Parts: sequence; C-alpha cells; structure tokens
Amino acid sequence: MEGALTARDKVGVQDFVLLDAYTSESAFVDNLHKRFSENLIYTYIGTLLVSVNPYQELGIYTMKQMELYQGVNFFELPPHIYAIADNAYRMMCSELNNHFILISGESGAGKTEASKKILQYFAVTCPMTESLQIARDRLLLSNPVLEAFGNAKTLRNDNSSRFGKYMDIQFDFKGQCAKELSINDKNDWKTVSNAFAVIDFTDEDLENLFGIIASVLHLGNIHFKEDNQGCATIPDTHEIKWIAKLLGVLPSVLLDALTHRKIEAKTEEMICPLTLDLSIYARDAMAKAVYGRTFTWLVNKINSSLVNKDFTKKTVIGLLDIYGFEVFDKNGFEQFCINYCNEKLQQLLIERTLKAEQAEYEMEGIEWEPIQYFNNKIICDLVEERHRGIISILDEECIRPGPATDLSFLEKLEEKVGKHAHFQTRKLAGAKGRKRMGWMEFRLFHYAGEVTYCTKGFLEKNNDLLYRHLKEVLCWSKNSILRECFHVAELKNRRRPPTVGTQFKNSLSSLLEILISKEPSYIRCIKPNDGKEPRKFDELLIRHQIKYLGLMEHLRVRRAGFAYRRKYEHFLQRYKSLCPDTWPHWHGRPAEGVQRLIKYIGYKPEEYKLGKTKIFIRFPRTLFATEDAFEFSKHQLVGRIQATYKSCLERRTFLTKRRAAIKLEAHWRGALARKEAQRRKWAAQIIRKFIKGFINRNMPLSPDNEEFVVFVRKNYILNLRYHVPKNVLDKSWLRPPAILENASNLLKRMCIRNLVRNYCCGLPAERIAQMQQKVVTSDIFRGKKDGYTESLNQPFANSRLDKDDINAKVLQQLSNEKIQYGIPVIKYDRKGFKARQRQLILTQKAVYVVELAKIKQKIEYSSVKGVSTSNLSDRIFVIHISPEDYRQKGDVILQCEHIFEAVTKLTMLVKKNIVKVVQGSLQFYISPAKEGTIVFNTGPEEQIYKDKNGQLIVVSVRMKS
Ligand SMILES: Nc1ncnc2c1ncn2[C@@H]1O[C@H](COP(=O)(O)OP(=O)(O)OP(=O)(O)O)[C@@H](O)[C@H]1O
Repeated sequence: MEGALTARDKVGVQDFVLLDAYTSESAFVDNLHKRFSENLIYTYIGTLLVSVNPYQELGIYTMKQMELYQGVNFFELPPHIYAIADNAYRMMCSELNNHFILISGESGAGKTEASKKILQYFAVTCPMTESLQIARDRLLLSNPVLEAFGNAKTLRNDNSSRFGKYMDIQFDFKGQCAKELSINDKNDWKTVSNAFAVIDFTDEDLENLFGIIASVLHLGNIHFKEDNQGCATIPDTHEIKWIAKLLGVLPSVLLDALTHRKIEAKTEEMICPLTLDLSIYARDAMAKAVYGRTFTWLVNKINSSLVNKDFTKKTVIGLLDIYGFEVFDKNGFEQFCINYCNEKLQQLLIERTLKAEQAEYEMEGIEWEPIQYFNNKIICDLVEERHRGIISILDEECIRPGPATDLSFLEKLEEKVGKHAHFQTRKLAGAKGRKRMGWMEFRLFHYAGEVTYCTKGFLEKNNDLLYRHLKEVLCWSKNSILRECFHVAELKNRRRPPTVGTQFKNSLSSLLEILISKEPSYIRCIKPNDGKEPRKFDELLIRHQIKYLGLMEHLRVRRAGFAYRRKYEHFLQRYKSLCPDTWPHWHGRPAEGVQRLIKYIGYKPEEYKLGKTKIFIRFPRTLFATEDAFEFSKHQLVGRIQATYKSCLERRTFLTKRRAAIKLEAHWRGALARKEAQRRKWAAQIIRKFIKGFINRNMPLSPDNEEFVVFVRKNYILNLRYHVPKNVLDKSWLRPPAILENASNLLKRMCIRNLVRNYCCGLPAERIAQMQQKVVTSDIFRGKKDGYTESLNQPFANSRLDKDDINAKVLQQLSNEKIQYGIPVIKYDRKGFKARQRQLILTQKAVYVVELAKIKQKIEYSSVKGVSTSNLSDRIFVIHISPEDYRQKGDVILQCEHIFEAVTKLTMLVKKNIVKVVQGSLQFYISPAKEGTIVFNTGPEEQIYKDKNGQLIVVSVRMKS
C-alpha cells in the first residue's frame, strides 16, 4: 500500500480504510470505479480483498507477478489475490496454525477464477516433492471432471458452478503443498477423458457413469398421460426400455415404479397408482436423486484418489468458494438457503474481524474502544433455532400428517415468528409494505438488506422425497455406481431421511465448525455488469452487491478505531527522511525513532496511539499529510541517492579497473621476470661455455673450446678490419690471441707487402733512384754514424754535379780532373804543414779540385784500400791509398758538407762497400812511408787542427740523441 499511496489521487485509495468518508457508499463506489477504470480490480478493506470481475485478461497472473508477491510484506505491494494467498501461507508457516480463504460473491462474480488463481499460486510457489506433484496434477485434472458434472450454463454465468466448494490444501510443517479437492474449468471432452484416466477411473466405472448420465437425459424424455381414472400412464415405453437397460433394472419394474407408489401401513404394503402430477414429481425426484448421488459418488471417488496417506501433522489452508447473497425478483427456497448460509458466514466474519481488532489492541496495549455493529445472530436464530426457527417450522410442515401446503407453512410462520422484528408477511406488514408483497411471500430483514421469499415450492423442495418404490428399483440396479449410491440398508431404515433444509443446516454447521478453528482471509467478488462486458461499470448493480456483501458494514467495523497501523520498523523505514534525527539511519529502538519522527512532523495526540510494536493512526488525512511531505522530500532524496549511487558505481568501476590493472601488471611482471630469468640462465650458460672455452683455448679443437675459438677468431678478424696499418711507415698491428699468432703474422706480412707494393707502384722513377741511394746509405751508415737519421729526409741532389745524370757525370768528372766538386778538401802536401792554413781556407769556403777520377781509377786498380769515416757528426772521410803504390802521395782526407751523399755515390760508383766507420781515431798515410793519426772528438764547436803531437784533431758537436 505504501508503494502506491502516492498515486492515490489518480487511482483512488488501495485500502478503503483510508477513505475519509468511510461511511459513504458513494465514496466507496467512486473509489472502486476509479480503480476499475484503470484496470485495478483489487482493493483492500484491511486484510479483506474486494475483487471486481474484469471480464478480460489483464496479464496480472504471470509467473513474474507470482515471484513479485512471494514473501513480500502484505502492504508493500498493490492489492492482489496473490498477496492474500501469500499472506495466508506465511502466517500459517510462522504460526503453525490452519487458515481458510473465503471467496464469496454472486454468480459470475469470479469466485471460481479467484480460487483457481490461488491454487495456481500455491502450486507454483510452494516447494513440493515428486509424489506431491502427482497429487497436484490429479487435483488440477479433477477440475474439468467436476466442472463437467457440476457446472451449467446459466443466464448469469456461462460456466456456473452449481455446487459450493470447500477444499483443504494441506501443508506439512515445512510448508510443502499436499492436496485439495475440486476446482472447475473448461468443458472440454478430451480434457475430461484424460482426467478420468489419471484419477483412477476404470472402464467399467466410466461405462456405468455415462450410463447413469444418459439415463437421466432419457428420464427427461418420459411423458405421462392421464387415464380415465385420473391415473398416470406412460404411452410410449421406448424411453423406459433405454433407461432400464442403462441402469440395469427390469423395464416393467421401472415403469411400475414411475406410475405407482408403495404405501406401508404397519405390516401391510399397498400399491397405489400415481396421479399425473405425482408421476411427474416422481420422475424428477428420481432424476435429481440419481444425478445428485452420482455427483456425490464422483466427488468421493476423486477425494479418495487424492487422499494423502501421510498422517503426520499438517497445517491446512482451506479454500471456500461459495455463492454470495442472492436477491432476485423472485426468491425461492434456494435463495433462502443461500442467504441463510451467507448470514452465518457474515456472523463469522464480523465476529472474527472484531475479535482480531480487539486482540490486536490488547496485544499492543491500546485501550479498546467498543465498536457499534449490527449483530446478525438474531436473524440466524430466526432461521435455524430448534423448534422455533423457520427451518424447523418448515420441517414440521413437511412431516406432519394431513394436507400441508406452502400456504399452510406461511401461516405457521406468521403464527410462530410473526412477531420477530426481522420477519414480515403481507398480512403482518403495514399498509405501505403490503403493496409490495404477494400472498405467498414472507420477508426477512437480513444484515444485508430485506429479501422477499415466495413460499411456493418450499415444501416440495425441502422434502425432496424419492418414493420408496423408486428407491427399491435403484437399490437392485446392476449398475455398480448406483448400487453404491443406493444402499439396501436404506430401505430397512423406516425413519424419514432429514429434509433438505435440515441437511443444509447441518452441513453448514459442520462447515462453520471447520472454519471457526482456522484463521480467516476474505475475498469478496463483485460482478460489474450483467452483460459479461469488460470495462463496463454498472453502478446500480455494484451498489446492490456492495450492500449484500456487507462491505460497508465491514469497513465501518474495520475503521471504527484506527485507519492505519504499521510496525514501527516499517513506518520508520518509510518516513525516516522527514526528520533529521532519524535520517539516514536511526540507531536506537524503532519505537523511539517513530516517537522522535512524529514529534518532529507535529502529530497531535488525538491523531495517533503508540502500541507495543505498532503505531496506530486514527485519520487517513494524517497519513496522507505525512505521505505528501514524504513525496516532497523524495525529490531531494533522489538527488542525494543518485549522487551516492553514481559514486558507488564509479568507485566499483574504478576498483574493478584497478584490480584488472594489478592483475595485468602482475602477469606482465611475471612474464618479464621469467624472460629475464631465462636470459640470465642463457647468459650464465654462455659465460660458462666461454670460460670453459677460454680455459681450453690452447687445446686441440674440441666441443669444449670450439665455439670460443671460433668466436675469438671471428672477433679478432672483425676487429682487425679497423686496425690495419694505413701506410708503410705505420708499424702498429693488433695484438693477436696466442692461437692466432701465426695467422696474424702471415696477415701482417701480407698487409705490409701489400702496402709496400701499393706504395712502390705509386712512386716516380726519380724517387725510386733516390730510394735506392738511400738504401745504400742505410747499409753503410745506419746505426753507425751520428747525423744519419737526420740525413734521411734530405734528398740527394743530382744538381750538385749535373742536373741530368749524376752517375754518368761523375764518371766523366772522374776522367776530367778539372771539374769542381763542391767538397772542401784539405790537401796534404808532403810536409804536411799546411793543414792549419788550409783549415782557415776551409772556413772561407774555398773550393778545391778533387781528383776523383783518379780515386776511382785507383779503386779499380786496387790502389785504394777503402774509405773511412768517424762515427761522429763530423764531415770528414778518408780515402785510403795502398802504400805499395809508390806513385801515390798518401791517403786523401776529405771534408764534405754532404758526406752521406758523397760516400754513397762513391760506393755506388765502385759497386761495393768499401766504407769503414771508425770510433775514436784512425790511422792514415801522410805519404807512403809516413803514417798519421786523426783523432775524432766532440766539443762545443766544430774544429780541425793539428795538435802538438802532430795528430789531426777533428772536433764535432755532439748531436742530441
Ligand atoms: N480475474 C479474472 N480475470 C479475467 N476474467 C475473469 C476473472 N474472474 C472471472 N472472470 C470471467 O468471469 C467468468 C465468470 O467467473 P467465475 O466462473 O469464476 O464466476 P463464479 O463467481 O465462480 O460464478 P458461479 O458462482 O456461477 O460459479 C469467468 O469465466 C471469466 O471469463
């Protein structure tokens, strides 16, 4: 209810107790109409459900709906038949007691549909075992059978149940669904045949059953005629033969029984013919008895097939689908019985409702305020009181000897209950009332209003006597079903069977006994129009039903105290947002929270009462004001809730992403670590191999060193590319590993040879000649004489003799003694005095002629022994002349600026090395017979002089090494 309090203006209130004008029938009808127009067919009066037949499928009985209502607080969802069923089930489970749901309303109001919906709800939502499922299937299949035999098309309902139904649905202590009895549905032959097979009907049963049904139909075809004596006869016995065959009796006996009556007087029996009327009565009584008892047999048979053989303690929910109060233009014995039944049920309802209200007040510790209500016990007594009630008077009229008629019965009523406030006849009514009543009628003032009954047929219907004669025929029938329905023992019983009225009263009292021991729930069905049309709301018809269903009275009783009551927890949960102290959470006891809340929103003391577990609100307007305030605060709440929800969502998404990222990271790191570990392992293997290879590098090639050696070779060769010498003078070379020593040397040689070759190929002829000269110079002087190294980069110049061809010129010059050679010469005369003077001349750079040709000649003639020079940097060389050669004047001492060039060319001239490099001093011949000494020294400046010992001293400057 809370869920839709908000929508109350549009769809009316969901609970009539919330109607402000709760005593106004118009307000009631208005509310019902409003809801019906919106296809809302259910409305509560407290826990009673008012249901208006929609005459159309509304899609409100789906599995989804069943799930929705399962286990939900009764008032939390809009009114629904499932809420009633679920509430009964929950209460039964929690309190372990029995319940019943009473469904009432007039024909076509939707009672059977309602009971079907409840059964379906239990069948779907209650847990069940395999064996219980079989019972459930049988139960559901028994519906079409009962409908086929117990329903009929009437003006009011196409498929009207012609019997009241009470069924017990058993549940064990856990709430597993066990069994019930009857329910009716489509009139479909196939379904019925299938159902028979499932509910243990044998072929013989079926043959007998259909034989009986056919015989009843044939009975209707029997026509009587009156003979001359006024006795009934059957001119056409054709039908009799069929009936006799179908029922397994003798045709003559049947014919006799339909037209005669056996009268017993003490010990004698007399057969009297029947009048036409009595024969017709006998025929109809037989048809009714046969059909009625067969239907009872059928119900018993179905019951026994559904019987639960488990006798452990069970709780039940009874389902009573019973006709409602009936008020027609003409009301007969049937309406009298039906309305009596409803009067009794109303009594139960009012008592139970009041009792429940009172119990709740007591339990909650709230002072009970007596409620004024109409106690209909007085009417029930009028009908059922022994000896004084209408049923007793009727029975008396039926059994009393003498001519009893419906009129005599009415007179008896006037005589015995004429003074009763709720009874009236034409005779007893005042002038006003008399007009509206017939002579044969009496009027009862029921709780639901006045109903006028016509006594015509009361006696006959109450008697419903099957003549003994006919009973005998049926007892001896060969049809086994009939034999079960009509016992021979019945014939022996001379006592009159109870009348229909008494039977009805008795079965009603047993029903009430059953109901009294159970907790009630009520469903009141309303038929919106007589045309079975959807969406048509016939206000008059509905007002009529509201009245006869006692809804206004029920509402008045229910609303006499408080319009609304809820457990503190629920009330607080719904409205806590209206008070800052209770929002968003109240941590104390709910009752205190509610107190704080209602104080804050300003409830006046007369508007409410606080019970032990519930708050009771007296007026709907108080509740609606609270609801309006809640509605207003909702918008603010929505914003906050949305923000919180969004942040929750965001956070959840963030956390999910973070978890995913952490997982990814972990996996990725794991993968990286595994890769790194593999790489290290691989590296360690390589290093190990490398070390092993290194250790064994000098061993013969084997798997232990093979890779290492190859690697070293390759590496050395690759490195060598960048370190090969660039020119012939570059002596650098990459140091090879030991294993490559030989190869390296070979390579080096190849490389140098290649460089030299390239170098040589690139030299001009002049330079080659120079080089050859330098090579000779090297042979003579390298490492022997100071200044050699410095002389290396001074090229020899041909121009010093002749520009073009030095060798040829030297040779010429040698033959031509007059050519000057740019060599200062110290010429010794025989005496050898002039040396000092000559030295002076030398310093003046005088040029002397050297007789080189002669030297060459002398060399060739072996008169020259050799050439000497010192190891110092002086520029002196001596040509030694053989002393044996008498023609000579001694050795030639020469000083020459280009000593290396001159000596080299001289050597090349004679084509052999005749040069000797001496250290310290050398001996020479001044003349063939006289020797002299040249001493070579170093000093700060160059000097040549003769010392006092006659030795020639040559001082040269020491060259820095
Ligand atoms: N809740 C409902 N939804 C749709 N149609 C319904 C509903 N209730 C009843 N009806 C329609 O109304 C018809 C009559 O209903 P139902 O047979 O249940 O009435 P009843 O009160 O049991 O009548 P009777 O007392 O004559 O057996 C149904 O056949 C169905 O067409």
